[in-house]
Amino acid sequence: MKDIYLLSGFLGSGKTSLLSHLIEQLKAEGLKPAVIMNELGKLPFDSKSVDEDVPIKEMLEGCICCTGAEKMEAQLQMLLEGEEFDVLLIETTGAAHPVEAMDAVLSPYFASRLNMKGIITVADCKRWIDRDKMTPQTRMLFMEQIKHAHLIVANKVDLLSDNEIALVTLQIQGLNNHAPIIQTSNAKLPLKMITNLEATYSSQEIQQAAIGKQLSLSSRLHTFTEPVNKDEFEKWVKELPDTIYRMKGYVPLKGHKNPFLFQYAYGMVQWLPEYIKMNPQIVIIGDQVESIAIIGSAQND
Ligand SMILES: Nc1nc2c(ncn2[C@@H]2O[C@H](COP(=O)(O)OP(=O)(O)OP(=O)(O)O)[C@@H](O)[C@H]2O)c(=O)[nH]1
Repeated sequence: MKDIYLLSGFLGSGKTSLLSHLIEQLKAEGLKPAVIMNELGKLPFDSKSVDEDVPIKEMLEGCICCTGAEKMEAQLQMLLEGEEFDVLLIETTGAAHPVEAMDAVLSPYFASRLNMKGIITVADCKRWIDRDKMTPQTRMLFMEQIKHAHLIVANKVDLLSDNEIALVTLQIQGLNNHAPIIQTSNAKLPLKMITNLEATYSSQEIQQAAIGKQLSLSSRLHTFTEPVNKDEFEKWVKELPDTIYRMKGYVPLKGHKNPFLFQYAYGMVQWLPEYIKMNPQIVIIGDQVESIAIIGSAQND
């Protein structure tokens, strides 16, 4: 399993600075990082800040969350087949919504090979103070990136007074009380702050997670042991809480030879027949995915 971290945060908040700093520390630990960079526009500008010996893939056209799920799958495939690495750092564009970005990365094809460790959001503290100057839409995105983070890097504290730092930290914590907040200048985050993040559940961890931890956004891989009835499955989907944002994968349906490709987003279900027998697995993305009971499972999973 390779660990993946998603670096999120608004335009200019310090994501590339964080990326360089993490790469430096990973290498010092003897680990091999790889990078996927998603830039809006076509110039691979930031990739110059990554050392030449680090495998890097760039997604230059479009935001991963809008157009890029397939491109992301292709890049992940190329990295997994063609490069040796231990840890993958994915820098998203400042315009990416964290749920959508996580969705693009979590393909059922790679679910058993990649371990999503978490979303690290770089919050520009200076911009936070001036957030009333943003348009409502932009401000909403800025907030969402903080709300869904597993770790918040409160960056650019060198531009703030002590009182301002205390106030911003308190306000950010009010928006997301699950995630630790680390105050930084130039996104100098110690590596040890990210290594124990967890945002993926395998079936063995479900019971333990339900008792021990309360995470926000996370993913879960479920393997079906037997076919399910389509109507009953759709009824189960309809009754899921609103905090289940996305599901995708292959569902074995009673009366059909091969599992169907299943997609769920924004309350809509889509089915497509498959002509080859894919693994009967789905990826579920949402808040507290560990606590939902899955149809057709003996126990919780
Ligand atoms: N004063 C100050 N400047 C910072 C800090 N962190 C980053 N910067 C500067 O802010 C600018 C943007 O930093 P990047 O690391 O490129 O930010 P980014 O989030 O990758 O930017 P985009 O890729 O455009 O979204 C650069 O000029 C950095 O030198 C900080 O803590 N304090």
